[in-house]
Amino acid sequence: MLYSQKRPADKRADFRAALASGELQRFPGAFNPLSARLIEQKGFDGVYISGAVLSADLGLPDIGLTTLTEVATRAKQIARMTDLPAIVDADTGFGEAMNVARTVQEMEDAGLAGLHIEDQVNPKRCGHLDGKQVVDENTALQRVRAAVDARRDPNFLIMARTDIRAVDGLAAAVDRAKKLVDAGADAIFPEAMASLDEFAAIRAAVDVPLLANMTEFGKSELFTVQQLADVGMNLVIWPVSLLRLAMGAASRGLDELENAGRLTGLLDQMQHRADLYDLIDYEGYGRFDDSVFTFTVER
Ligand SMILES: C[C@](O)(C(=O)O)[C@H](CC(=O)O)C(=O)O
Ligand SMILES: [Mg+2]
Repeated sequence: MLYSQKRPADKRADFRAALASGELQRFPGAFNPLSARLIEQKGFDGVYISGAVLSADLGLPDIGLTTLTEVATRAKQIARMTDLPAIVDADTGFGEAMNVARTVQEMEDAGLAGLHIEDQVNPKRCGHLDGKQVVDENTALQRVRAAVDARRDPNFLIMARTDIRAVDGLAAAVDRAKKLVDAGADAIFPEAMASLDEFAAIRAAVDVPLLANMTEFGKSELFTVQQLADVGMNLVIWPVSLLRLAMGAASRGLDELENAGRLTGLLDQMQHRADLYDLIDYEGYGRFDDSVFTFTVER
């Protein structure tokens, strides 16, 4: 009922232990607080909060137009809805190194378990688009150092994402991953890897947790959880998948409404009211009412 009863510090500690377990952690992307609750109900390991989803939700392209305030506010609404750890896409950190430091503290205060900061130039673009540019090594490392220095909870995960593979190739990605770990990154997100072998190459180069991005319609083949576990990945995200599925269903619903004038033909594809009420724990609110508002007054 209401929000997660689990303290952010405990979510972070449990998340660190899960990463250390060697079991691949599965983090589907939530597109709103309710879908975070569904991800938890379905038994996944955590919630990913996607920058592309938050920008699309505002009807904006994923080119760095969202503000720290918008992202931190929405990330808090999503993270507090689940006992699972939630990690957020912090793009390039919303400015220079000092801005990265503020971003980390805002996301910690929002109850996140961690974030990733990428080495693209500003304005960034979706990691699966062509024409990306990355910042020089010093700037990339400065962002990570600022993030690590700024956090208050040592369990708050600072993940460094590098987009350099698309710009300078795999060898550059291996080299930058090593440098980012040396700068203090707790984990690495090698963006837009082209094959399992490329994931394996990063795996062989660094000894921190690695994230695999299984986003649709991009540059990465969509490997299975088992394939990614077999090459030593520690975390896998499907960042935009639930939004894509929801919008696809909404589009089909509007077509049905246009063509049939009602939606009775799609009822079996809808989330039933009972399932929605279960997900939101209406019963819990009912118990609360009984305990607080249903009382007798002695005369
Ligand atoms: C992971 C990502 O950064 C995101 O914002 O979710 C995107 C996902 C996408 O655009 O499909 C990315 O890979 O750049
Ligand atoms: Mg993103």
